[in-house]
Amino acid sequence: MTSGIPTAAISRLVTYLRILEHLEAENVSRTSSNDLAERASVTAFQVRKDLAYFGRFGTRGMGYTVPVLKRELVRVLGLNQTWNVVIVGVGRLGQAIANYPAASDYQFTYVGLFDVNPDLIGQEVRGLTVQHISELPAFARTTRIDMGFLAVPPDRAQDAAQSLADAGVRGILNFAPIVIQPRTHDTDAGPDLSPEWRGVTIENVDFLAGMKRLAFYILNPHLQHIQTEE
Ligand SMILES: NC(=O)c1ccc[n+]([C@@H]2O[C@H](COP(=O)([O-])OP(=O)(O)OC[C@H]3O[C@@H](n4cnc5c(N)ncnc54)[C@H](O)[C@@H]3O)[C@@H](O)[C@H]2O)c1
Repeated sequence: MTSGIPTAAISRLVTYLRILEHLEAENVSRTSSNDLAERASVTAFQVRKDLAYFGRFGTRGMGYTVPVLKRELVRVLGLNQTWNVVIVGVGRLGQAIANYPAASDYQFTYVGLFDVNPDLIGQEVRGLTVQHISELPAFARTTRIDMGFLAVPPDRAQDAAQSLADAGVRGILNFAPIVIQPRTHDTDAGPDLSPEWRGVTIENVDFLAGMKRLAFYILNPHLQHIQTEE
């Protein structure tokens, strides 16, 4: 059902969900594609098209019931299930992420923290004991890990990402400013993804890249650009 859906549509679903959360907090019970479109700075056609990838959520001419559409988007995005997350690299950024409470709004649960610094191993951060990265394989044998957040120095990120793939994670949120290269192996038909990387999604988060893009757009105001997605 979800093949052929543009990545941007998924980003917009996250934006619509955030808008619905705000509407619900303001006790607004109904919305429409026009209203959602205005709040998300997209067209109503775009809203309807994005939602149509996943089903029929509204009533023609009546719009959407906020809690119902919110519940449906939560279901589509998989936010109604528990996601076990490990953080690899528990330095400044890794600790800030571990201490940031919003992840628990949905069922993202930090289950493990991994580092290599002997001063950090054994320390408690938000109720979890930092373990050495060499413990990750054994940890993964007893605890399901769905996602890994990568907050190690750039020159360590590729190896750490491989450790996460070997541990069976299905998604990596990469904060290090490098492009992670999933391991491949040669076959008669050419290079193929190694089995541990099949189906693994990588998302990059880089605020420095955002600052660089901002610098460009500030220098080129005629290209003014307003990002409307996450
Ligand atoms: N995406 C963003 O917006 C953003 C913002 C800030 C920093 N960063 C990046 O995030 C990363 C971390 O930055 P920081 O300031 O927290 O660095 P830091 O030096 O404070 O922390 C990095 C941690 O990684 C640990 N580490 C090193 N090798 C490891 C390995 N193989 N396995 C596990 N842990 C390992 C180190 O011991 C250290 O504790 C860097 O790559 C940095 O460039 C990204």
